[in-house]
Amino acid sequence: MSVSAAPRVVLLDIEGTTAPVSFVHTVLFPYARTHLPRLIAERKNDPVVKDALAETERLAPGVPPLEQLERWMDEDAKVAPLKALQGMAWAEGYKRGELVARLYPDVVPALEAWSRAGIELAVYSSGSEPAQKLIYGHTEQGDVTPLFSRFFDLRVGGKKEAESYRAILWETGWQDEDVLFLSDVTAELEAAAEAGLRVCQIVRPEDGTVAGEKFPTAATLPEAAALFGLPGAERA
Ligand SMILES: CSCCC(=O)C(=O)COP(=O)(O)O
Ligand SMILES: [Mg+2]
Repeated sequence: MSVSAAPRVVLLDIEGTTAPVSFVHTVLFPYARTHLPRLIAERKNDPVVKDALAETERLAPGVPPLEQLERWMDEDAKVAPLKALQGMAWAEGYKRGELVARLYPDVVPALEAWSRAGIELAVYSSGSEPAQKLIYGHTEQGDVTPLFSRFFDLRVGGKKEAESYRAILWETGWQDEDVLFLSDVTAELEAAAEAGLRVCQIVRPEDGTVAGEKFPTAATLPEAAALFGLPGAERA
C-alpha cells in the first residue's frame, strides 16, 4: 500500500473556506454595492477604474457599465472588472475602519501551524489579488498576509476550469501531487482534481455547505489537516 506524503503546498479558496459566506454576502458585497456608483464617479480617471469600465463595455456591449455591474452583482458573477472595482471599494472601507474581516476561528491557528512546519500557503479566490491582500490584512486577528506566499485571482482563469490550476502549476513550478486545494465548491474541486491537485471540500456547518460525495470533506482546517497528515490536526 502506498502512503501519500503530506502536501507541501496548501492552496486555499476564501469564501466558504477561510471566511464565512455570511461575511462576504452580508458585509462585503453590500458595502461594494453601496459605494461603487460614487467611487466610479469620483475616480473615473483612475487607470484601474478606466480599465474595468472598458472591460465591462467590451463584455456587455451596448449596456451602460454601471447597469451591467449591478446585474453581475445580482448574479454573484465572478467577472474580473467587477472584482477589481469591488476591491477598490473595500480598500476604502478597510482604510476608514468601516470593514474588519471575519475569518472562521480555526483558520489562523491552522495556517500558523502549517506555515511553522514549512508548508507553503497560497490563495486562489475570485476576489482580486488586491482584495485578497486586504481581507487577510485586516482580520479580527490582525494582518495575516505574511502567512501567504502567493495570491491567485481570475487572472489565471475561472476557478471551475482545470486550465486555471494548470496555469498555477506552470507559474509556480509546484508538482501537482504536492498541492492540496481546499474549497467549499465541488465544481472548483473537480477542476483542481482534473489538473492533478489533491483536494478536500470544506463543509462549514455555519454556512450550510452541502457535502459532495466525490472528495474527502472536513468541517474545519484542523480536520483537513488530520486527513492529509498536516500539522495542527484535529479528528472529526
Ligand atoms: C477577497 S474576499 C471576496 C471574495 C469574492 O469577491 C468572491 O467572489 C468570493 O470568491 P471565492 O473564490 O473566494 O469563493
Ligand atoms: Mg468558496
